[in-house]
Amino acid sequence: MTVAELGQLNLEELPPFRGASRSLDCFQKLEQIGEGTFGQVYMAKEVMTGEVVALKKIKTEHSKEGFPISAIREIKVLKRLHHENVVSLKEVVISQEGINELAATKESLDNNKYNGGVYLVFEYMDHDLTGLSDRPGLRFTVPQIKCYMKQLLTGLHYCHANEVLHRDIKGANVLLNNNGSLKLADFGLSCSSHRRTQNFTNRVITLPYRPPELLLGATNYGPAVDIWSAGCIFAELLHGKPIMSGRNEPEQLHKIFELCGSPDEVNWPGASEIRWYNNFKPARPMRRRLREVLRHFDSHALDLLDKMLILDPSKRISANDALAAEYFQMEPLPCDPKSLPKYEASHEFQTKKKRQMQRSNEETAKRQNLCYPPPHARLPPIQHKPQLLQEHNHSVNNQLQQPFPTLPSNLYSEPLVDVGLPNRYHSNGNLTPGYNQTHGVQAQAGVTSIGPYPPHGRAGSNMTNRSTTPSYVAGPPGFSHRGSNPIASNRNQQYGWQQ
Ligand SMILES: Nc1ncnc2c1ncn2[C@@H]1O[C@H](COP(=O)(O)OP(=O)(O)OP(=O)(O)O)[C@@H](O)[C@H]1O
Repeated sequence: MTVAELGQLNLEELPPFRGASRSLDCFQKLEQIGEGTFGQVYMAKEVMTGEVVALKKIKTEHSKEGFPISAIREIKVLKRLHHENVVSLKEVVISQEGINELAATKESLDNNKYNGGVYLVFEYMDHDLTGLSDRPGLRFTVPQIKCYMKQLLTGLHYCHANEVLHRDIKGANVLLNNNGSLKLADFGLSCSSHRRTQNFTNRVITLPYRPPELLLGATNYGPAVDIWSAGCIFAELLHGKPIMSGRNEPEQLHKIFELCGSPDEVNWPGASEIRWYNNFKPARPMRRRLREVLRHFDSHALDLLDKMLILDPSKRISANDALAAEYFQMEPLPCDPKSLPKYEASHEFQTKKKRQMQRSNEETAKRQNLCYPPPHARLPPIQHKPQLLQEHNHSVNNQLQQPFPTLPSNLYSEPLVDVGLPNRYHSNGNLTPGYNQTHGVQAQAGVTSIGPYPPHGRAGSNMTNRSTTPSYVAGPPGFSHRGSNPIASNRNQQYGWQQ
């Protein structure tokens, strides 16, 4: 089998160019449901059958590399993977202009200058995990979390058994449907775990889900990278917010060290030989505090999480072993996917848009209040000018002293332990009955200071975060404090981490 080089369109390998490829006209776009680095995603209907599908448009217009390698990867990998927990790629279609272009000039294709619209047609999934989790008032029960985690790990085990590393596991790439099925999606960064020469890029996986070995510069890694990301999702499901979300690589590593301890030759033999180990070595060793910080989790959940978030990738639990963990055998058992509730469609793109609109409405309202303070209803303004002025000043001061407008409590840009738990969790901080009821005390207080994280409010979280960044020696070459990851930073912007 010939493998496409970077930027080369390997036509033999691609279904769309096999001549029999159908036109985009076979589908009717209904609405946009996703916007990623590599293209827009639409909900669409197949005209003939009425079947609802997801269409992912591959961005080629501004791509320097011609037909994007990520799309080639995704098509190649998904042609090979067929599993109930991996999204199914049904076909690839081309816009009519694309078909004309292909018919007109074979030469332009060989030069990899194909510019027509290419769409990947996927089975439609009602939600992604980030979008669904963001629904106000939504609470996942323990059996639901177990059911989702079981499917996530089953999908990962299948990929790993087929020598595929996903390399971008995060909530937005975990799709769910109203039949309770969970499927892994977005294989644009995936790679084969059994390449003869392992010299992978370490600039993969969205920052809050990126494991320490990649942040320390490892280029030889394996399935354990996906397990770390899955562990972060697990903790997020249990806690309601990402547990470690730094805005840049040094901050992310610091958050990992705070929770999981700093690496040394005892807890991670060979760590000191990783490329940037010395650049990120904290001034003082930090001890592992995961079990202490997350002590409000159920003990079996904590046991499993502890094994998924181990610093040393060679000691990290495999997907298969995780599936055999006591957590999944103990009552309450994972629920039957079919019994999961059905929700109105929720994708991260839409919830993010709603949130942006809410924020801009609130800002407009705030600006209007500042410009036009409401005059005292009972006093004619002209007679009470001094008093009005006083009122105005008072009003402005009040406005400035007000906390920022209330936003959905589970915003991804916010660190885990700054504020109370999001509203989809019970107010005592425990997820559901069956979870340890005695450890919700800190969460009850609303503002928490669990573990190493200082207590601070929403509005000042960024500043406070900065002050907690440790005194690292200089970062590694190519690491900047903002947006240093050419692949991931682009993706991270969707969360507002690296803007
Ligand atoms: N099969 C599908 N059914 C429903 N929604 C989907 C489907 N595939 C993708 N989406 C939605 O579109 C979003 C973006 O899709 P995807 O991650 O595949 O695109 P991308 O360009 O690779 O994005 P990113 O830059 O985040 O990696 C997903 O988070 C999801 O909400």
